[in-house]
Amino acid sequence: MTILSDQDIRQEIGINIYIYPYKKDNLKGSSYNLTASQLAWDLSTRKSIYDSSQNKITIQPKTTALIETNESIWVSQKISGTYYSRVREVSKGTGHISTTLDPNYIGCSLIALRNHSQSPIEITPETDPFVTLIFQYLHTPSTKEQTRNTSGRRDLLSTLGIQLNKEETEFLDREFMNNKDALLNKLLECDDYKIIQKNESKKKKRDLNKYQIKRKTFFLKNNNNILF
Ligand SMILES: Nc1ccn([C@H]2C[C@H](O)[C@@H](COP(=O)(O)OP(=O)(O)OP(=O)(O)O)O2)c(=O)n1
Repeated sequence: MTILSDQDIRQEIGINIYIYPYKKDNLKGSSYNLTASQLAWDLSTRKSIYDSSQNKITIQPKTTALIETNESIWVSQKISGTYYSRVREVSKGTGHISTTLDPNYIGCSLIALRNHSQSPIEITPETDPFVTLIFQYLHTPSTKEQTRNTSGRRDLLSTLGIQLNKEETEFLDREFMNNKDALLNKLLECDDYKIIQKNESKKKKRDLNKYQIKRKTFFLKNNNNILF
């Protein structure tokens, strides 16, 4: 098992990893930061803790929130992941996160966050990174072709008795949350992904030039050896 660096993640994006929305600022040295969506509930009341008038999620002291990530992710059979806390968040008093992303999972992720502090903790959806995801290469590809888990773990939400409103249902029903090809199409729309593609094709051209120069030098040397 090897952890993917930022270079590895950039190389795998669009091949073995799809992320939408993809933003280069969320890519760290060896992880990718995830932001919250507007879908967030208090675990004990089962009620939404997102305030649309302020565009904020508020986790009250000594409560646990369930928050859907804004990012939808797919990984192939060659990759798995681990969700971790960010020091910025735990330093405010949130509990640690340590859960797993299975090969072949697709969709947003459901993150449970406990506020151990005495003060409310606020998160701005789509802006504040609140969890980080590490990707690992698997030594051999996983044999589990499809995970039976639903995007955003809707299965768990209904078990917990969380009723989704119209907007929440629409958010989770978007095609790219459940369909790998649709997710790739969305990734292709991301400006920061277009930059990766441009840089990759420049790199390929540079590598090809280097190879052709090496080849030419080799033939010239060999021809000279034959002549003299
Ligand atoms: N914080 C997390 C962690 C994982 N997942 C997604 C991605 C994982 O591939 C999938 C399954 O994760 P677990 O195996 O931890 O889930 P369960 O506890 O439900 O176990 P199982 O899948 O064995 O039923 O759920 C998620 O949405 N939010």
